[in-house]
Amino acid sequence: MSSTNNSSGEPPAAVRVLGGWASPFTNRVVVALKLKGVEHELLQETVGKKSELLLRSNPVHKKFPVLLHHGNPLPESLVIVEYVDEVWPASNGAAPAILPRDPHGRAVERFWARYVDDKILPGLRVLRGSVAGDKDQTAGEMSTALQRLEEAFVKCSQGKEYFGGDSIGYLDIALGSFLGWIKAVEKIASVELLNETKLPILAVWADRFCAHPAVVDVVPDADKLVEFTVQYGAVLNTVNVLPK
Ligand SMILES: N[C@@H](CCC(=O)N[C@@H](CS)C(=O)NCC(=O)O)C(=O)O
Repeated sequence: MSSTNNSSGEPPAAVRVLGGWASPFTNRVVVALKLKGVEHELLQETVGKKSELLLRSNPVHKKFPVLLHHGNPLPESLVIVEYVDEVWPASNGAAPAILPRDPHGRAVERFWARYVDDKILPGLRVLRGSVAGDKDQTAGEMSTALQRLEEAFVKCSQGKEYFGGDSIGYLDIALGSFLGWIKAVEKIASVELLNETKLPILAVWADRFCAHPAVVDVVPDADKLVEFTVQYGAVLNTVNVLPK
C-alpha cells in the first residue's frame, strides 16, 4: 500500500488522497482505506500553500482531504469515509463494515461524529494557541465533552473493544483521528484531558485504537505534532489546519 507522493512518472493510482500527515481529517480517510485494504497514494499538501490540484478538486471549501477515485474528486472527511464503506463493502470478512448495518445504529454514530467536530475541534484550536480563548475554561469544556463520549462508548460498544463493536467503526475513526492532537495539546497547554485517571474506559480505547495496524502508522504521536506546531505555528494561526 503506497502512502507517499508519486514521483515515479507512473500513471496516477486509482485511489489518491490529497491531504497532510498531521491532518486529523486526512487521517480519517487513510484509516478507512487501510481498514478496507484499498491501495492508495497520499499526495501531501504543503502547509500554508494549496496545490492547483486541491483548488481544482475542492473549489468550494479549498480544504483537504479530497479523495480522488479514478480522478473523481470527493471532499469532506466523513463523507469520504462513508463513500469508502459503500464502495468497498464487507467481503469474506476481509473488509469489515465501517458503519453499522441498522439505520438507528448508523444515525447514532453520525450524531456523535458531528458532536466530535462541534465540541472537540474548536477546543483543540484554542489549546494549541491557533485561536484566542480561555484555556482553563476550554479544557473544562473539552473534558465534559470527552466524558460524554466515554458514556457514548459504553452504549455503542456494548462491552466490546470499539465504538463499532468488534472492529473499528465510523465513530472510532471520527474521534480516534484526533487522539494525536488531544495528546499534543495536553503538552502544549499543560492540561489533562484524556488519561486513565480521568476517563479510564476511553483511555483504554484510545490506546487500543492507536495500536491497531490500520492506525499505528497514520495517527501521529503527540511529540511529532508538538514539533509540527512549533515549526508551523505562525502559519497555523492564519490557515485552518484544524477547522474554524
Ligand atoms: N470539514 C472538513 C475539514 C477539513 C479541514 O479543515 N482541513 C484543513 C486541514 S486539516 C485544511 O484544509 N485547512 C486549510 C484551510 O482551511 O485553508 C473535513 O472534515 O474534511
